[in-house]
Amino acid sequence: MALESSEPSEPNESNESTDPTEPSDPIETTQQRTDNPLLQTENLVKRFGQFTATDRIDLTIERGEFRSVIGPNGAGKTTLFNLITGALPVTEGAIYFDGADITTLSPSARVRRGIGRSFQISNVFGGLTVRENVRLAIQSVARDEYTAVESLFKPTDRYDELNDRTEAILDRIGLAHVAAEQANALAYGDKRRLEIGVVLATDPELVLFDEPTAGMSVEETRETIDLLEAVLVDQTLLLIEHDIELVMELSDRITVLNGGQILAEGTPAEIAANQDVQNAYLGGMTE
Ligand SMILES: Nc1ncnc2c1ncn2[C@@H]1O[C@H](COP(=O)(O)OP(=O)(O)OP(=O)(O)O)[C@@H](O)[C@H]1O
Repeated sequence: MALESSEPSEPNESNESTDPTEPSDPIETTQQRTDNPLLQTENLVKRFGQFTATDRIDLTIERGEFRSVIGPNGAGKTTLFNLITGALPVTEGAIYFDGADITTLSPSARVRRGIGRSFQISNVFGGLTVRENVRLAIQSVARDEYTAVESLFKPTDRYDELNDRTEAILDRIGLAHVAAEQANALAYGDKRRLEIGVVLATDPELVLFDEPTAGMSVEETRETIDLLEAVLVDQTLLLIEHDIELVMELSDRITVLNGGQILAEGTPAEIAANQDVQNAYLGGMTE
């Protein structure tokens, strides 16, 4: 992904509020949406100089949905993800998550609100144990759940709770038996499990996966997707995936991007039958 290496301009951290009832957060109090989708983008535009990478994207993701985003190379898929996670600042438009305008929140504030992004193996600390990786990810978001006074007077309770949550995630991803092993000593499939565990540890409501199966064999791809489906049952999933067969099989709905715009949106059957999609994408385009 070319974009991952580009240096994101950090959006304004000052919009962050650690207390959702805090009245000084104008976004929470003044721009609630009336409908109830989990994620909504409105007229989302990203320009790099004169070039428009995403062009007036209106995307609505319902709770519990499995949505895939497809499109030819350069269609704007990764850019769209980077806007949603806050890795890139938007040029125009707005992003709403769980009813609140998050357009200018920092990436870490978005993680704390419940937007998780798949971490590639480089984001798993190879020198730490499996357990330490999961625990670290939990701690990265858990600090907001405790006031300073609580952590001062109840260190043991907090410690126990973090440990319980760590063990629960290790169970859920099936790595309890290798919890004390170093992450870089894990077998390939177990590394993938740990990556998913690290995402899960941030307790996301929405998880974005940007080509989680890139470079995998057919068998590894299948195993990874089965695992995602088995572990992330309570989450809403947004997936960029080039394997069309897989996308057709898994998705509730599919969004097709082309040239930075939404070309089509619908169920797998609707997308498969869409002539525009066939012409622009499923036809001659190669990935
Ligand atoms: N930092 C940047 N500066 C300038 N142009 C960029 C930058 N990042 C992306 N682009 C351009 O924006 C367009 C969309 O790129 P993006 O990576 O979002 O596409 P994509 O659909 O994810 O493609 P792929 O399938 O190849 O990953 C491309 O033409 C790309 O060259």
